[in-house]
This record gives sequence, C-alpha cells and structure tokens, in this order.
Amino acid sequence: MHDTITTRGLAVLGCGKMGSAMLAGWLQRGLAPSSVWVTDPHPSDWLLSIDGLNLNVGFPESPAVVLVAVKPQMMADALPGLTALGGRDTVFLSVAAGVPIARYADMLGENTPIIRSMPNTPAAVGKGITALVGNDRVNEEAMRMAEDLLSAVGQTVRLEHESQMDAVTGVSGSGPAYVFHMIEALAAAGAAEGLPTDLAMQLAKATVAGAGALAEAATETPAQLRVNVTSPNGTTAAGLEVLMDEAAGLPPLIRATVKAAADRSRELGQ
Ligand SMILES: NC(=O)C1=CN([C@@H]2O[C@H](COP(=O)(O)OP(=O)(O)OC[C@H]3O[C@@H](n4cnc5c(N)ncnc54)[C@H](O)[C@@H]3O)[C@@H](O)[C@H]2O)C=CC1
Ligand SMILES: O=C(O)[C@@H]1CCC=N1
Repeated sequence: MHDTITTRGLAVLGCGKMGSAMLAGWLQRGLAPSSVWVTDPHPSDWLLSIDGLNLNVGFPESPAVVLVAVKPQMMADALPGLTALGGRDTVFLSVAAGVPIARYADMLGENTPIIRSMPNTPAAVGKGITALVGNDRVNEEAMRMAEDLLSAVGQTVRLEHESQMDAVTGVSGSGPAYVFHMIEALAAAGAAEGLPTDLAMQLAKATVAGAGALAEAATETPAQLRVNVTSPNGTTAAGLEVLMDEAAGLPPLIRATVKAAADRSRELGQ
C-alpha cells in the first residue's frame, strides 16, 4: 500500500456496502487498521470487530485520502464537517453516484484535489471495476495513489471526461444488479421447466459465473463465444431467437435499462 497512506492515514466517510467492500480489500492487501479512520453513525458489526481501526474518533489533521462513500442524498449533511480538510493536498475520492466534482469543489474549495469514481460491488471479492476521473488539482501522483487503492478491489479505468461517468454508472456501477436479476430469472425459468428450485439456482449461478469467467479469459469476443455455444438448428439457436429479438428481446430491454440508470445518475447530479 502507498507509503503516503500509511504515514498520513486514510479517512473513510460512510462505510456501508461500498466503503466496506473497499476497506476489506485494503486490509487484505496489508494496510494496517491503525492507518484507517472511519466515520459512520451506524457502524456494522464487521467494522466494530476490526482491532485497531480508528472508528468514529474524527479524522487525522491531514490524511492522504478521504474516501467519500455516503449516499448522494446524505452528502449535504456529511460533507460540511470536512471543509477544514479542503484546499490542501488531501485527495478526496468520491464513489457517490451522480455527484459531480463541482459540487465537492463548491463545499471544499476550488483548490481541493477531487477524484470522482464509480466502483461496483464485485469489489467485495476483488473482482470490481472502477472508473476514475479527477479535477485539474489532481496530479499524476495523486491519480496513481487512487488507482493503487482501487486496484486492491479489482480493475481500474481512467475516463477522459467526467460526462462519461453517468453512462459508466448505468453499465458497470449498476450492472451487477442486472446480472443478479438475470440469475434470478434464469433460475425461475428452470423451475418453471420442472427443476427443483435449489438445483435451478445452482445451475443459473454457475452458468453466469462460468460464462463471465470465460468471457474474461478467452481471446474470442463474447459474440464468438455465443456462436461457439450455438449448434445449427439446435437448442441455443431456439432460445436465442427469443432473446435476441430486436423489438422485444434483450437488446432493447438492456438499452432502456442502462438509459434509465444513466438518466437517474444525471438527475442525482442536478
Ligand atoms: N452499492 C453499490 O453497488 C454502489 C454504490 N456506490 C455509491 O456508494 C455510496 C454508498 O453506497 P452504499 O455503500 O451502497 O450505501 P450504504 O447505505 O450501504 O452505506 C452508506 C453509509 O453511510 C453512512 N452514513 C450515513 N450518514 C452519514 C454521515 N453523515 N456521515 C458518515 N456516514 C454516514 C451510513 O450509516 C452507511 O453505513 C453511494 O454514494 C453510492 O452511490 C457506488 C457504486 C456502487
Ligand atoms: O444504485 C445506486 O444508486 C448505486 C450507484 C451504482 C450502484 N448502486
């Protein structure tokens, strides 16, 4: 873990599902709990069980990073307490959906290095992907430090423009929920075809996990991997005829799903 973080400390504002997934990754990578300060009015049992963590005792005077992981709707209550840390070299790293860098800069001062990021919950098992974009106060060293932190829980990608963040949120931030729903729907369909519920769920989970792993590992495109499953005039072709229907199949449904999520991200930014 980056030396600056160990010496100056890492502050976490809000440590629910996302904050905890990230903190778990950092602790696993060897960050000492004594280097971490967490403020959360409702700490989980997991947080309470971490020996040496600085929990709800305020933040150090000049932490290397402040991770902001409260809900966008809580931001107005949570952030004003941190204005004293703004305008210096403490890097603010936000994971909040929709909240633009400008809103942090308004509260913390224009001179504050602010990185807006969008992780996702597979971070909890080290398989997340986080997109990042910083304001012009974020130098290369600060960006690398953030990437180093986030790479503890999966892949990272830099965005060229903050405006891309709403689409990213619609695809990879919210995306795990779409895939979990796919598992639910696949299992329910298996049960409707006569399988015991548990068996249908086991088949659905393993199929989605296996297909995801193959899509990541293979040199072929997902389209080719799909073709590889599809025997001419076989079972997959019959299924895909329904799923790939241009008017009523998955493409228009996923298009509308991602648009709704991206639109909501834009709305949260208003
Ligand atoms: N859950 C997800 O899949 C993802 C969430 N995010 C973003 O992460 C942020 C947090 O989301 P979750 O972890 O899902 O929510 P959560 O509800 O699990 O966590 C939020 C935490 O903030 C704490 N909190 C509330 N008021 C506070 C205050 N004034 N000061 C400090 N802490 C306070 C709550 O006690 C809670 O533990 C949101 O902004 C969300 O947009 C980003 C990517 C994915
Ligand atoms: O639903 C949300 O608003 C958050 C952001 C992306 C995933 N969960």
